[in-house]
Amino acid sequence: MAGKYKIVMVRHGESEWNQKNLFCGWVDANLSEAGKSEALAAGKAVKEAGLKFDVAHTSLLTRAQVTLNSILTESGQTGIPIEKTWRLNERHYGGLTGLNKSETAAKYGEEQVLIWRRSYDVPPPPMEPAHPYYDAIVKDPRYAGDPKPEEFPMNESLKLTIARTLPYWNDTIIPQLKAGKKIIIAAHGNSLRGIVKHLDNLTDEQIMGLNLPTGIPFVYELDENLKPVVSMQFLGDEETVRKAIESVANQGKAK
Ligand SMILES: O=C(O)[C@@H](COP(=O)(O)O)OP(=O)(O)O
Repeated sequence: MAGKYKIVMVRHGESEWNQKNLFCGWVDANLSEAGKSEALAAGKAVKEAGLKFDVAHTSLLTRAQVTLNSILTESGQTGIPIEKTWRLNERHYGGLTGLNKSETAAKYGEEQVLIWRRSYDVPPPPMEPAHPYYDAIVKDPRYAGDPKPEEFPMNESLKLTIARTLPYWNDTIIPQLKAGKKIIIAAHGNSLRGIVKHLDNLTDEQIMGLNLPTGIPFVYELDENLKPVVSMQFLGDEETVRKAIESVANQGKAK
């Protein structure tokens, strides 16, 4: 059964920090060369699938914006409005930001790293003012005024990420969908996991097992009550998607 509403989402292509296996969060990493290729391939897949958009949504981070631009360019739809918000930013990785995921697993154990990466409501330790990336993030002019000082995160669990992403989904994206707009969202592993948890009504345990691959768009079709009739249909062959998901899951292994 085809849904009344269709929406496409994509995690950005591999970033230079994904490549180095570093916790990234709100650090503004660029795409790696492989990530740029993934973004181009994502655009080709969108074109081949004949997907057209009226509006695009993305985060304030370069890796998501560059991925979106590649997709729109490759699929010949650069003219559409692009709305950018910190609410689609990656989850803030707090004090873990900049640490290597494998080295952190070797030091604290794979189980602890799995809790930090994938538990629903255990946040990583906060980013303290002495942290090497504190100033770069807190004083970044793109955040001047929004988020407000009292909502500016220093660390976020998935639960906290959802708490600031969902208002954007409900107040901005849903009204556009209901108005008949065709939408693409280019964002991040965890901001998108939050939206997926909400849409598919996944339990806190179920969402722990979900890893999103970089640069492979996926489609949702929703009925008139915004319940999915098609969930997370990737524009890619099953084996490629499976391997890409597995490689994200393995980033937290001690090696
Ligand atoms: O912040 C990061 O390191 C990754 C996600 O990391 P994991 O939660 O998968 O460790 O974010 P993204 O590359 O999607 O922007």
